[in-house]
This record gives sequence, C-alpha cells and structure tokens, in this order.
Amino acid sequence: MNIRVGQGFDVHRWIEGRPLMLGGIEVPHNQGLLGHSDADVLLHAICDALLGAMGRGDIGRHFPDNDPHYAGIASIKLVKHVYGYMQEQGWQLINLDATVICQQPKLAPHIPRMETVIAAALGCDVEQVNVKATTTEKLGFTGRNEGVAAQCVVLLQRP
Ligand SMILES: Nc1ccn([C@@H]2O[C@H](COP(=O)(O)O)[C@@H](O)[C@H]2O)c(=O)n1
Ligand SMILES: C[C@@]1(CO)OP(=O)(O)OP(=O)(O)OC[C@H]1O
Repeated sequence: MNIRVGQGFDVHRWIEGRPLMLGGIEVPHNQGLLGHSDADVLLHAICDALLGAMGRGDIGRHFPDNDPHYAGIASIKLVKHVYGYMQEQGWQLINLDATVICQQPKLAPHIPRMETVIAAALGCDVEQVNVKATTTEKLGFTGRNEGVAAQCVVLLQRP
C-alpha cells in the first residue's frame, strides 16, 4: 500500500462585479474574486493538494493562466480533471481537509453544500471531505478584506 500526503495553498483578490465561487457553489456576496478562471480559491488549493500528493506539479502547469481555454472556466471542472489523473494512476482519496481564510462573508451556512459538491467531483463519500472557515481577526490581507486564501491537505492511497 502506497500512502502519500499533499498540500495546497492559493490566494485570490476581491473584485467588484463577479460572483463569489467557493467550493464549487456560488456564495451570495457583494463581491467576487479576480482570476483567469472563476477564481474558486478553495478548489484551486484542493487541486494543488491532489497534484502534490501524486507528484504531478501544480495547477498552473496543467491549466495555464495564459491559455484562453481556461478563461472563466468553472474550477469544479479542473477538480474533475485532476480526479481523472487520480483514476488513471490508481490513486484513491483517504481524506481531504481544507480551510478558507476570509474576514467575510460568513461561510459556515454554505459549507455542507460545498462538501457535497467537492465529494461528488472526487467520487468519494462526503465524510471524506472536510471544509473549514476562519477569519484572521481583521489582521493581514485577508483581515483587511483584500483577498481570500485557502489551504488544503489530502491523503491518498494506492493499493
Ligand atoms: N469567513 C468565515 C470565518 C469564520 N467562520 C466561522 O466562525 C468561526 C470562528 O472564526 P474565527 O476566525 O473567529 O476563529 C469559525 O470556526 C467558522 O466556523 C465562518 O463561518 N466564515
Ligand atoms: C486556475 C487557473 C486556470 O488558468 O487560473 P486562475 O483563476 O488565475 O487561478 P490561479 O490559482 O491564479 O492559477 C491557476 C490557473 O491554473
């Protein structure tokens, strides 16, 4: 049995006039995040954690941010693509634990739906997926509402 850990981290800046996509769902808010894709910072951290565990680089290597094909793309499609690599190489998710770091909005009410969408994209049970949220107590760039950060740790196994 081969077991490997992976971690991912990403940051996107707040911007007016875009929907806020987080964890594959639209969270009602007066701002969204800037990015080449839909800027779903949580899903990007998840992609990087999975790619890291597999030893396959990072999200920008697979989905370059200067490729028009990925302009505005729903990041859940990128997660599904990464899941395709996992299947090709025989990797199974043991568990995924992620944290979204932002001062606002309050994410707790939306987290169960994010976990359901993420688990569906990764072909696993929702019990294998845990999403958390924290503020930074108004400190730093997240505390000043300049952007949102996310981090993720995954454990994969290959029988
Ligand atoms: N954007 C956020 C941030 C936090 N939460 C929830 O509030 C709890 C307390 O957060 P602190 O940063 O004050 O420790 C946290 O554990 C989350 O449950 C949230 O929903 N959305
Ligand atoms: C998701 C991708 C897709 O082009 O673009 P962005 O939305 O800019 O996101 P980022 O985390 O900066 O870079 C990764 C890219 O792969």
